[in-house]
Amino acid sequence: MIRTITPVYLTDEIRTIEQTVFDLPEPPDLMEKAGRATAEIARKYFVLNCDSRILVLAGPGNNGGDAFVAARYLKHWGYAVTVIFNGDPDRQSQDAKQARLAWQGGEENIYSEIPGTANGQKWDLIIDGIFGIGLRQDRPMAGQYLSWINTVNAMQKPVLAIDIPSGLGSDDGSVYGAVINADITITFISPKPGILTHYGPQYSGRIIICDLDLDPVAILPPRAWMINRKLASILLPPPRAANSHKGSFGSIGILGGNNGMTGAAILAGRAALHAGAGRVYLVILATSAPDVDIVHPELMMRSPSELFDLDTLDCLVIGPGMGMDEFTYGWLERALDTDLPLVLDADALNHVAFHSELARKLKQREAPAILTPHPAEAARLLDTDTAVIQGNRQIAATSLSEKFCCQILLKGAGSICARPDGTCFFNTSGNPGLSSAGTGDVLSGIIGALIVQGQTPEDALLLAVYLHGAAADELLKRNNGPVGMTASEVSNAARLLLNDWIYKKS
Ligand SMILES: NC(=O)C1=CN([C@@H]2O[C@H](COP(=O)(O)OP(=O)(O)OC[C@H]3O[C@@H](n4cnc5c(N)ncnc54)[C@H](O)[C@@H]3O)[C@@H](O)[C@H]2O)[C@@H](O)CC1
Ligand SMILES: [K+]
Repeated sequence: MIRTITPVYLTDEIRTIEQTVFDLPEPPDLMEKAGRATAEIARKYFVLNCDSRILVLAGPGNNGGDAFVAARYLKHWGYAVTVIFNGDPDRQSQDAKQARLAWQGGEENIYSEIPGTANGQKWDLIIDGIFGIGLRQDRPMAGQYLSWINTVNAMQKPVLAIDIPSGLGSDDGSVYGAVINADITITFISPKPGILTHYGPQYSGRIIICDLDLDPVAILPPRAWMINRKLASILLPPPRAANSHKGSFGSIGILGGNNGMTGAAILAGRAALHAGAGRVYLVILATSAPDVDIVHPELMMRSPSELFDLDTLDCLVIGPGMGMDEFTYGWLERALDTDLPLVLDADALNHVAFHSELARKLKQREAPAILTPHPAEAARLLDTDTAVIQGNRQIAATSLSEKFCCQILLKGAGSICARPDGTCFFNTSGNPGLSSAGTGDVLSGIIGALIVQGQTPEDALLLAVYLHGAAADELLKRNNGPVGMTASEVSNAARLLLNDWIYKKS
């Protein structure tokens, strides 16, 4: 399965792949391929005609070399191309120098500064080849390059970024001084973690992957992959058999909803129904818990001890709105003592963060558990602060997974699923409409519902994360967000989408 999906490589891994290719007896000209592919994307995806003016920003390294090649093709195809380069020609790599000279061979000018708007320049497209994966993070961006980035962003013109928007950390998605705001990023060999998580989704725009005719997986086995529609399709449960019954689709228990937070448990329960669980047992811990959910009377209300006495459960979701008192500590301890697959969310995570004996139990249990922290919860679990988590989300997710021997879902833009073997998956669906209370509860219900229907916890997690984000994307398309998108709507949209996908309606 893993071979058919899109790998994600860190900068060092990309360098290893490139070096392997360079060491071949007849290495392909990767820069020529990268530059040409960039020019083709410019022609295909941006509205250009023979009068179009294209501004190409070439940095001092090989990202700039790609930009020179792209400029050459675009000029050759008849567009008005202006190239800006102010690097030291003597310090360019052989390839980049060659690309610059090939452009100059046409006697074209190279400017050292972006011509001001005062002279009437109007750009139809800007190509960003300032920095790629070679951006140095120990050297604060300053001077001309910082000024170029700020100038381009202020122009608000269509932007195509080469490999990664300049200023974005390719491994961590952090902003180093300033970042080019791209409409499209053409990324080579594989997408970089930095364009998929943290600030990446905000600055990269649409991501187009160009493999430069390489098969990177054959060169270096990946340790990270993208979660996209292709992967989600592979993970879908099969169409339901005609003679199925509720027992065919499993029983899930959900425990949470303490005083003032009953909604969290109800949302998780409703989402589990919408995602297809055969039976949903719900514990609402609040003292004035309702006997029934009037909107979804299908939810079977139980007390905590009744829930643990059930012998039919296939998975337990614990934590949404659970609260942090001694009783909930006890229920979590009991959950950890079961051999059920567990989904731990919200206050269950906080209990684990504050009580080392619970953390120990979690680490030692044999049955699988999935932890779904947002960055602040992840910071508590790793005894650090949120900035450290966000500063390198991939490292945070894999550290958590290693620490607790569990699968981790680190939520936030570009959610990351990490496994104890060090591998991880970057989700590519979702939008800021999900930034509202309750969406995490819905996600935990969906994960549990897919587990009880027979998915492995690993598959259930990947599919649930993608489905949850894709549901939000559907709502966005219909203008039900991002402003005011609600968790309940996400749950409903997830049901529609899941049926669409399984029964191949879209
Ligand atoms: N190596 C290869 O085989 C290929 C590389 N390609 C391109 O090459 C890129 C990587 O090239 P490089 O390794 O040359 O790296 P970059 O072109 O990303 O940047 C390196 C240059 O930028 C300067 N620099 C870095 N950080 C700076 C900072 N904070 N302030 C000021 N200057 C800074 C460095 O001194 C160096 O001159 C990729 O992203 C991709 O676009 C493609 O051509 C495909 C093939
Ligand atoms: K770039």
